[in-house]
Amino acid sequence: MALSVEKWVGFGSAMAGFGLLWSRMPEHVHDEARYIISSLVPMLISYFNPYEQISIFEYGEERFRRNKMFDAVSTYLRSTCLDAASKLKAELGNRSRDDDPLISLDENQEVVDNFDGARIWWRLIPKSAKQRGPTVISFLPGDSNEQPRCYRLAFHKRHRKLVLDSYLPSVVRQWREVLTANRQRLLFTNYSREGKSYWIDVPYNPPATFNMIAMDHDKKAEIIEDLTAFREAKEYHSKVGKAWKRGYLLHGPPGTGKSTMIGAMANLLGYDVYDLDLTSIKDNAELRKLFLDTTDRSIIVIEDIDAIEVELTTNRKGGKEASEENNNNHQLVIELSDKNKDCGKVTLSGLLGFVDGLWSACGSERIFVFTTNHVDRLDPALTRRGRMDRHIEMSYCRFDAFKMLAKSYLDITEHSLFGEIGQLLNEVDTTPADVADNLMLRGSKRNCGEIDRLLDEMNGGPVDLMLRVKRRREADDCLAGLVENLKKAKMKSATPPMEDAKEE
Ligand SMILES: Nc1ncnc2c1ncn2[C@@H]1O[C@H](COP(=O)(O)OP(=O)(O)OP(=O)(O)O)[C@@H](O)[C@H]1O
Ligand SMILES: [Mg+2]
Repeated sequence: MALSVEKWVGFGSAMAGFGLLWSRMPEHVHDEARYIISSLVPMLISYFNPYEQISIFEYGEERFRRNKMFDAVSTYLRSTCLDAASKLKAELGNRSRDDDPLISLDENQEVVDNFDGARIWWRLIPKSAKQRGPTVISFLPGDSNEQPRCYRLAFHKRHRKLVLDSYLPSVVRQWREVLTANRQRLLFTNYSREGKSYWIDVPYNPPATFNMIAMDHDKKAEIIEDLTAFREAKEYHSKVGKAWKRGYLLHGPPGTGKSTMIGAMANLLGYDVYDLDLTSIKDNAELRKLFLDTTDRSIIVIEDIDAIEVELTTNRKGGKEASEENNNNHQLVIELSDKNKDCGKVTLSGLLGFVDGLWSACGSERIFVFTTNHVDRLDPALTRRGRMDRHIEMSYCRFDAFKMLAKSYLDITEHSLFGEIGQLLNEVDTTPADVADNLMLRGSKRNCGEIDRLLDEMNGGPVDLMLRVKRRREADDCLAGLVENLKKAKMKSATPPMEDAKEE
């Protein structure tokens, strides 16, 4: 049967050539005859050729955007039609969670699928293959000779409606199901090659969860509620006519858990993370391309946006004057590297276009997170209310946050030193990162509670008891060390700067 499809496709081409010949008939052929013959040719083609084809290209024109339908077909064929294929391909991609290679159809290998009594022939046509055949419906047409790879499916024309209305939607549906079932979260970062920007991804399993984040309890509960409400709010957004996206500005001193919070957000929502490095992007057009290449259900992160602003102030075109002028019209120009000095620029307005401008409506279920150590240094255009839906301050470690860290790191909820530590934390500004560093058990990666549990499983005994006491002592040491460091920090903050300089 496969042969007969090919035969018909060949026949179609011959007829098409025939039609072309007729269209260039000598002038003396009567116009009327010319008209009749030219309109007869397509009818003859469709009369003789009972098959139709659909091409599904890997990329659209100029490879601007990957065609998700192509991915859907790859996944679908992998799960349903590989058994009948004799030419397969094996890859070990960085998306594979384990050592299993990813098996897929090799190029030009034909497979047959059955759907509701219809037979459908699939073939992966390699790059640069020219389109041929009588009736081609292309999802992403491109007439250049350098065509990207494409899947081509052929079917009897009486099944056209079935294929378009039921079969292809079911391919997409199955693809989504497989994606959900085998979902490996990914961390993307952008890089630039020959002036073009691309995303590269690695598997992403951030260890942090909201349970581990030390911060004000109510504030944390509010953030969790906000995120979960956002995830469920598809209908609400379409009802009020708003793009389904949300912006968070995380600000606070270094080491207060901003990056950790992004990991916890990704864990909570199950989204991929796109870590956008603005400094390697040539201009707004590249930024737009990268943005369009992000997937739905993702968190787009720009870390340390204040550092980029420092670059803005030092490198901005035209020095201070230009910078002031630029500040006024929100066209801050980021000169990204010497190489791009003359032509490359990403503007703040370009960036904001994706956050809440025209382009923000492309794609849905996206969260933007900007982090900064100096919220006061940011351009007001970026921080104004409404642009970033929530401003979250990650602050120094106080007693509540400390208790969460003590629970995570040492698995203890009370200790004789807690009172003193609480007092000191009120007087000294210290970051959760510093406190966490003090609470790390040096001898073992395991916390006391976990060790206790392991020892319990071993049924106790004098050696176990000794070990248990040893671990407890380590916890005591951690807390005593923390008290000492906090006292030192307190003394340092109390010392006048002059004295400080003398000491140094
Ligand atoms: N609020 C917190 N809760 C729990 N752990 C924290 C918290 N803040 C910091 N840490 C610990 O300190 C480490 C550094 O934190 P993180 O990288 O998230 O800080 P940051 O605010 O992003 O800092 P920077 O501004 O320098 O990027 C983390 O690995 C985490 O273990
Ligand atoms: Mg960080």
